[in-house]
Amino acid sequence: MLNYFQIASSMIRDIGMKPKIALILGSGLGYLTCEFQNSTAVYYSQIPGFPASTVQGHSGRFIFGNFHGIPSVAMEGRFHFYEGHEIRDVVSPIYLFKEMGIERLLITNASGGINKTYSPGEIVAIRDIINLGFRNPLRGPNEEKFGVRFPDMSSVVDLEWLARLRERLCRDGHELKEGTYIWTLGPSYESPSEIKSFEFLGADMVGMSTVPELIAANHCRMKTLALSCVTNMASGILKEKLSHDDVVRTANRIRHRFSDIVGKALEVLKEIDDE
Ligand SMILES: O=P(O)(O)O[C@H]1O[C@H](CO)[C@@H](O)[C@H]1O
Ligand SMILES: Nc1nc2[nH]cnc2c(=O)[nH]1
Repeated sequence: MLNYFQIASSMIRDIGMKPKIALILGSGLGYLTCEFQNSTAVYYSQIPGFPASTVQGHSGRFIFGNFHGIPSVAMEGRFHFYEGHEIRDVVSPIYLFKEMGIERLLITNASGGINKTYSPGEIVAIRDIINLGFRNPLRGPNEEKFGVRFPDMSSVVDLEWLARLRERLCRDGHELKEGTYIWTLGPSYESPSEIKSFEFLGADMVGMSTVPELIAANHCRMKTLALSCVTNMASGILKEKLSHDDVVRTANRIRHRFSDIVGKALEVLKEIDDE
């Protein structure tokens, strides 16, 4: 296993800042780092033993900087199981963030909408998850310093942060929907019959990431918010073919709205932390 403590300490020393929040930016959503001030990039390839990012729309680096006045670190590119990584490596950034002393995590992703009240381009908050990948990143010896062997999973996101963001958006006349995200291993998209069965299981969105990250973040008690950009309706709903190019294009199209919601998520966080 990587020595997260050693890597985290040397990154913080070299960069000269201690982030308070970490962001994981999903497919096509990496543009948020353009808003970072005084930023420094660290490529995953510069970190010995760290996995490499291979997906289009995921550039494979950490960006450190000030974001809405908060010292932050963002991942431009996450690790997916379908890339061939071990499940423990998929969540290695979470434990690295924890060792940097970070307690807040904002996860973002692109997903397919199963819930027919959603529409492409909409941003939905993840309220719960279904681990259909049946891989658990906590498999193997438990690192007691991070968390317990059998973590409770009754709420994988921070309900206070979510409620405050919902209230904030509501004040501005916007509704923030909440839904259940189901994880498939990918990399193929789903068949229409699979989507019908996921709907029956209670899923609102489908994607190939996020669930392992939420399990690991919950394990080490990070307070997490997860925002999903519904880039397309899931297979079979609109009778159109799915492509990753379209996913990235839609994520780019909603840039302003996404940036606005993330900005408000950080504003309410500052209010919560100041109280
Ligand atoms: O979840 P993110 O990384 O945003 O990416 C989503 O988009 C890709 C498929 O288009 C898959 O990797 C899926 O998980
Ligand atoms: N599995 C899956 N991942 C996605 N990422 C973006 N859209 C989709 C989708 O429809 N299915």
